[in-house]
Amino acid sequence: MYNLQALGYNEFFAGQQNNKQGKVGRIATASNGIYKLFTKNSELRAQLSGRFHHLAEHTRDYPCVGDWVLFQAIDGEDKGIIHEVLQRSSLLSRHAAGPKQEEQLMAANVDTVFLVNALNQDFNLRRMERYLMQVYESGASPVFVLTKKDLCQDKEIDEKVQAVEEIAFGAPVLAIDALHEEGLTSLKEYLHEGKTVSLLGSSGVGKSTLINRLLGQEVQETQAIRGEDAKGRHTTTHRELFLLPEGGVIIDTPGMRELQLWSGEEAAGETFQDVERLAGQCKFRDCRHEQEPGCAIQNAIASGELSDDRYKSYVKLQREAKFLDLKEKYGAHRASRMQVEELKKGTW
Ligand SMILES: Nc1nc2c(ncn2[C@@H]2O[C@H](COP(=O)(O)OP(=O)(O)OP(=O)(O)O)[C@@H](O)[C@H]2O)c(=O)[nH]1
Ligand SMILES: [Zn+2]
Repeated sequence: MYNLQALGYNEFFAGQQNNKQGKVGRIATASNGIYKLFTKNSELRAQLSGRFHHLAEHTRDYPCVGDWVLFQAIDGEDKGIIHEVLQRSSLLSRHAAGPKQEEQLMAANVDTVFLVNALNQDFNLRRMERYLMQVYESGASPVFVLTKKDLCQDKEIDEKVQAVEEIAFGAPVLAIDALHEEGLTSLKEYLHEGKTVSLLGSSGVGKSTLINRLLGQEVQETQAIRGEDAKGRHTTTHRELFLLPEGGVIIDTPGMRELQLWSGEEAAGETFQDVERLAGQCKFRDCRHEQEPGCAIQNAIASGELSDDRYKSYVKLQREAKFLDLKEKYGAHRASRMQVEELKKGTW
């Protein structure tokens, strides 16, 4: 059913399959331990083998969207058991804020990341720089895609393109109008058969619109269709991995869409290593930094070593991260309810 080469299977992955048992498939969606696999013959629902669970130690050992895996098909059913993740050519992940610094995987084996920003709104070069670094670290190549060109004057477009070029470290900067399909051919260069592109950008910049145009059909609901206040949309209507008509793959995970919030819009570029170091010195491991004895944070605030304001923004960022985590796991609706519950109990 799928041409594996069109899906991105190449010598790098084939070389790892040598003499190993199992068929190969690419992960199209991953949620709560259930994976949808695109394979040569079909689409399968798959789970991890017991041995896999046993051997996996870190988040990175588990598969995510875009991974190539080895699996065993269950005879007569559209199901499979995954027993190995092939080594990745790139990995986009993010670190959850907080003392544990847990890693969350967003997409694997991505060749190009489109960093999508709208020319007419919320144009933040510092944030673009942070995204750019994150993409470089992942092993994928960044391309800036500036949307909504039709809503700006030529002079403004030129100035903004130039400003982005100055921070882009040589990454291409392309201005487009997805609504009227202007400039889309400049993106086609990255959408070859066997190549994988992923999109990163804030809500409303036009990612769904762009995906629909590139695919030539309405696969992703845009804001214009679903209305501004639709809740929990990613859990039900959102798809994650698409095969383009020309070959080539687009990955659009909810996690990628929310990356910007994780890095902390307000706390732009700030890190809280000082606070985390202090938190590690509290007497109790589960210290909530309120009135516990031996709380290094409260002591530092009392002595003036740590400002109250700084601690408050750290807490704020933590809560934001926690909420996003819940939202991603359970959908916006349930996440809000859980938040309210915790607020009542005083554990939020
Ligand atoms: N004028 C103009 N409008 C655009 C363009 N691209 C997207 N839009 C509009 O911008 C709005 C938001 O676009 P979406 O594609 O839903 O944005 P998104 O990035 O997918 O948003 P989320 O799904 O919330 O992450 C819609 O009303 C689109 O029609 C463009 O190039 N020009
Ligand atoms: Zn403490």
